[in-house]
Amino acid sequence: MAVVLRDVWVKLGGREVIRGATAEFNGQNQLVGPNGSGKTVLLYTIAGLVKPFRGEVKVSGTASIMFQDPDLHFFAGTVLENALVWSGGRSTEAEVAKLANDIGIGDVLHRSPFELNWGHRKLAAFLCALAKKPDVLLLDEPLEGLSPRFHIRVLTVAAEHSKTVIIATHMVVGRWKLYFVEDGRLYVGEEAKAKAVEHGYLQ
Ligand SMILES: Nc1ncnc2c1ncn2[C@@H]1O[C@H](COP(=O)(O)OP(=O)(O)OP(=O)(O)O)[C@@H](O)[C@H]1O
Repeated sequence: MAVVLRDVWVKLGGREVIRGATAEFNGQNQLVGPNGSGKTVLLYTIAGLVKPFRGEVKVSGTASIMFQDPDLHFFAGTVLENALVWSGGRSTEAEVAKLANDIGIGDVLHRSPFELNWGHRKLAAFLCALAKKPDVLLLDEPLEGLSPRFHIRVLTVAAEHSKTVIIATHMVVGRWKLYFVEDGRLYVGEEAKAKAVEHGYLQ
């Protein structure tokens, strides 16, 4: 398994915001759940940005995260230069250019990300996360504000480039393994599906 969580508890601002998360992730996965339930904190925990006060997090290989707010990825310079920084030396210019074409933003590679519209900034942030060539790709609401044809492209490129992908989303993706987060608790399998129905994510 690429990611293993065993009884993970996280406290932020004096509150327990992840409460006993236990799960294993491989392949394509989605974390679904209401606003403030803990999806982002769970991704941060897997990325190693947040440390649990109890439990164990195991990640095999390199992990990379795309933040929900794309602007957190950008420094001065062009989209290409930003992606190369985030790649940490793991991608060449030609490889980043190829990835940008696959994503559909090859034409903005030499522009400042700050000049771009929301959708292009979101895709540029996705490029930054992919450029690291991670074994485990963590995407926080990658589809938010994108037009439908980009949904399929983002999901396809993510699955093609990383063996394990975990997205946090309010849009349920068919065929991706569903996990449900509610009030800091992580549900898997049939329990997750039942919770998704209860909360109106699935029929
Ligand atoms: N830095 C922080 N300090 C204190 N509390 C935090 C911090 N970050 C998140 N929280 C709290 O942790 C809980 C989970 O937040 P999180 O952002 O993970 O939710 P989410 O499921 O991603 O929500 P959304 O769907 O709205 O993005 C919330 O109660 C939030 O207020």
